Amino acid sequence: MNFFDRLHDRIRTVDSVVSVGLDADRSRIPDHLESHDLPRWAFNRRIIDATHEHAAAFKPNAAFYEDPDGWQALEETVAYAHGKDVPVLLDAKRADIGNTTRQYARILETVDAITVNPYMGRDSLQPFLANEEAGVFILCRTSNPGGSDLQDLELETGEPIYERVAALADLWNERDNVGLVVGATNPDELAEIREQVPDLPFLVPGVGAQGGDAEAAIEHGLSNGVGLVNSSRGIIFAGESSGKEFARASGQSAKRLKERLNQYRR
Ligand SMILES: O=c1ccn([C@@H]2O[C@H](COP(=O)(O)O)[C@@H](O)[C@H]2O)c(=O)[nH]1
Repeated sequence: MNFFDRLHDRIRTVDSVVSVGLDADRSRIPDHLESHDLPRWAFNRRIIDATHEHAAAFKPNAAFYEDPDGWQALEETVAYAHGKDVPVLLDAKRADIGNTTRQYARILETVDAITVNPYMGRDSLQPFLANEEAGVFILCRTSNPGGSDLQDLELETGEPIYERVAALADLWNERDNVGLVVGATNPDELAEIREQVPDLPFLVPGVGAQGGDAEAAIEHGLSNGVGLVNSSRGIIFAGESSGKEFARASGQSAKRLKERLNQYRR
């Protein structure tokens, strides 16, 4: 089954488009988990237990796992999320020459979807795009302040680069497995891009800690009800100062975000 069909089913099951970002920052994990062999896995397991009933997907960011213990923690995390029937989207922003991307694309044997960078062009993404089962979210208009440095530059046609990326992504979507990453901190661009590519689901990061626009994320992020609105720190570190209560706080935060977003979905 195609990733977006599976995501559609998951969204219906939990009545939620919340993506819970598992950015397990070692420096912020509660002290009492540090004695575990794999503190990030111990942390994620508790977060997953507390949030899965509100999660359409879990989105670990690879940056928080790129060391030997980290990869092990990530593997355990993915298997545990799958055990709860929640798809996992690895935010890795990958792409390279084809020979290298073929190696990157092996990760799709483990996770359900990935974020990729369009900067090197279609061939750099082909091994991901060729995978019919997996979701491929292409960075289009990112949520960070510097996203405008390149993505807003106008081509000679007058269109900004992010619009060209959206148009190319639409072309590359031959297997109905492509989505776009568009930040909630850019509501005007979200609206424009949605108008341009009505059929592509978006991953919308930037609500929560980055202060993005949750209403715009729902209004423009979903295509036929399918899409993801991500919050990472705002959920997993919601109870940072409350020691063993951290997981319960994360569950409450995920539920609050789900309910807030659902007001706009109705
Ligand atoms: O444009 C983008 C693309 C990716 N991200 C990632 O999403 C999460 C956001 O974390 P918060 O704690 O909710 O701010 C993080 O993994 C980013 O690397 C993004 O923010 N913007």
